Amino acid sequence: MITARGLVQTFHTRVGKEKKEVRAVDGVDLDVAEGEVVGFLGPNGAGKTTTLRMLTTLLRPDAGTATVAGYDVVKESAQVRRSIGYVSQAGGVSSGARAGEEVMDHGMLYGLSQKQVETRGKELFAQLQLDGLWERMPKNMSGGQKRRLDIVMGLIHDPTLVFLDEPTTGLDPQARANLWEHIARLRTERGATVFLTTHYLDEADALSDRIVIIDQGRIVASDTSDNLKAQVSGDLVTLEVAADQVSLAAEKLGSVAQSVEVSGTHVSGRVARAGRVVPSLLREVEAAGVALESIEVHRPTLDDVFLTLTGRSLRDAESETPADESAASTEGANA
Ligand SMILES: Nc1ncnc2c1ncn2[C@@H]1O[C@H](COP(=O)(O)OP(=O)(O)OP(=O)(O)O)[C@@H](O)[C@H]1O
Repeated sequence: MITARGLVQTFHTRVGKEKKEVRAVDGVDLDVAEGEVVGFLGPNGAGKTTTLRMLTTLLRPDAGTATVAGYDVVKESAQVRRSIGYVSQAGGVSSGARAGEEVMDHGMLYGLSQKQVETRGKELFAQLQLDGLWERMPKNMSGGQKRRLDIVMGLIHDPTLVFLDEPTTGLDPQARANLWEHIARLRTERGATVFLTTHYLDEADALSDRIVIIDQGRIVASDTSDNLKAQVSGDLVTLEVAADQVSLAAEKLGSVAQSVEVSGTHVSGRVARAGRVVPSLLREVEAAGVALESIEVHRPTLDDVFLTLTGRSLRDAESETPADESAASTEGANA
């Protein structure tokens, strides 16, 4: 459904008198199969939106090629646009019209008849729990309702490939969970392929068949969440024992874990797959006469994965975004 090779996008900006070049996307390759839900994860400024804008034909790549739904994003941009749904980060609903009118206009832009748009629009309103809001002005809707209305707009022409740019940013936890259900249903009920950007680790984890991680314009990993976690971090096993048994427990854990840390009466270490290692570890510990107070196993998070791959945690990477970037003016971007 999506194939990209060597995508590059460079922005020329100016901060005061100084000219600056930002290579926002630096040689990105992507392959997304039909029916896949792919989470495109990375810190602020990593290049997620810029990649998405190239794939949705809103930005012409400086280098590289991409086909989306079988069409070339540069040479066949009109066909690409007709084949995809795109829900941008900012949301698309901005005029003073009523929600239903916005949907009607949007659907008719795709060449659907008034009747078709109305039928489909009302069906989507029901599916996305917007019943009764057809006549409501978007500015009088809650954040979650507005975001779901954005999704109605993105789906009005029944695309089989949907791009969602940070669909839940700014929503409260309940509205996020609610939207997650709707996104998951896009695939199960409509068979859609979904490509979504996010910098929420739990969101990528909950929704995606596969996670592609981008950092500083480059893809640093692409795999299922479980495989990523298993490859780079391992599960954290923590044993709590009596003070005089700490070194014995550390020795036993050290025989199966990569490195062992001791903190008071807690001994911790990472193992590749805890489910396979812990039963025999427990037998060993017991045979050595160590009385366990407690044992805890933590699956690694995607943040652990990011840390292992880049040497920084996602949170640190987010706070590295230069503060003066918002003051930068754009030159020569080919949007
Ligand atoms: N129009 C533009 N002009 C200049 N620089 C830009 C422009 N758009 C993006 N950038 C820069 O390109 C880099 C990548 O930005 P992009 O918006 O693609 O990141 P992102 O991963 O989507 O971030 P976020 O999670 O904050 O949306 C950043 O350094 C950003 O400041």
